[in-house]
Amino acid sequence: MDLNSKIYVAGSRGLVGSAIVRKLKKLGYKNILEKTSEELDLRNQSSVENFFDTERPEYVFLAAAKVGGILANNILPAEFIYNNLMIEANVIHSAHKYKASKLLFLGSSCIYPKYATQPLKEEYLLTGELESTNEPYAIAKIAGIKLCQAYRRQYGDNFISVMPTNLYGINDNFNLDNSHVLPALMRKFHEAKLSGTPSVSVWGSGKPRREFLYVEDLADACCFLMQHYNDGEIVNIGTGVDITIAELAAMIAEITGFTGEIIYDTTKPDGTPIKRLDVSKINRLGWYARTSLKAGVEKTYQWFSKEGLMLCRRI
Ligand SMILES: NC(=O)C1=CN([C@@H]2O[C@H](COP(=O)(O)OP(=O)(O)OC[C@H]3O[C@@H](n4cnc5c(N)ncnc54)[C@H](OP(=O)(O)O)[C@@H]3O)[C@@H](O)[C@H]2O)C=CC1
Ligand SMILES: C[C@H]1O[C@H](OP(=O)(O)OP(=O)(O)OC[C@H]2O[C@@H](n3cnc4c(=O)[nH]c(N)nc43)[C@H](O)[C@@H]2O)[C@@H](O)[C@@H](O)C1=O
Repeated sequence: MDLNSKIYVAGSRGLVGSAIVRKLKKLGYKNILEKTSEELDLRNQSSVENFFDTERPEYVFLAAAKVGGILANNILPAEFIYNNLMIEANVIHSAHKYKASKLLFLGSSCIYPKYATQPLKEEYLLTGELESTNEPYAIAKIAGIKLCQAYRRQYGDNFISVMPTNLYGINDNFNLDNSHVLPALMRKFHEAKLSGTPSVSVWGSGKPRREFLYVEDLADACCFLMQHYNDGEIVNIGTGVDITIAELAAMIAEITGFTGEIIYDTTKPDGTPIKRLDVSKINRLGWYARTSLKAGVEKTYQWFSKEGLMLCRRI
């Protein structure tokens, strides 16, 4: 990519896409294409083809997807598999047809088997059964990886796939019906503190372990890999450090200033018992996460408690 390359960031209003745009602008890239889902529905093949035909982007970050937390995945399986398969197939095929130089596809750590050995190495893909709460989404993400690999093998397209761990940061989804755990707990503790509510409900047992990466670090990794990685094999992006949901809840309660009781709602699913990425491959390539979980949560809370509550579309 040079500073005048035409770069399309699909999903640029979302958590990941908006962080990639911020990072690209900071690095000096000047020609960035952005479209909301209202302007361009990526599930629609002819709209996507017309867009690529007209704009001819040279580089594509595919960060548009139907995304949600454990409950949304569990109750909307058809939307999660259909929307993601359509978006991936349309964007990847158009990037091929209209000769994009390179495409980066965002997968997810949920593509790995539910009971895989930890930490999760890239080669564990398709070696076991998936977690049931998000299997349709994971299958769509695996299809995205395979699309990139197939277009590389048959046509020589430089399409790469990255597998981030659980993410958080500015522009996250704070809607309690479909958000991930970290923004959900931030909002619950913040509102309970303001209203003086004595207790907050945390879903599941509090025992599952998750790894969290600050989205600014993820955007940095995506730009790094777009510049330096040209192989079809997937690459994990994370910190390599995990904590329990109970530990995360305690940390967020402290940062938000909530001093009440934390109650575990075991009628809600735990999901995968443990998900921690092996990040030795990306580390060997020369990239490391920089932001500690505490620092990232503090920065996110600073944003959420001031601008976020007013600016955030997904509350
Ligand atoms: N958040 C996380 O913890 C993780 C995310 N990822 C991956 O990162 C990528 C981005 O996720 P994230 O930023 O969190 O998700 P968000 O929900 O924050 O953003 C997704 C974006 O996709 C766009 N989008 C959704 N449907 C369509 C559509 N039909 N047509 C056009 N655009 C559409 C939305 O556009 P608009 O706003 O205009 O409606 C939205 O901006 C996804 O591929 C996800 O799988 C991977 C691991 C963890
Ligand atoms: C990124 C990843 O995200 C999803 O998987 P997940 O890691 O299970 O996501 P989650 O953040 O929603 O939950 C993590 C843990 O936290 C617990 N938990 C507690 N309290 C709340 C709570 O209030 N909200 C939520 N959502 N979870 C809560 C919850 O019960 C679970 O044990 C995938 O579907 C898939 O989309 C994917 O790829």
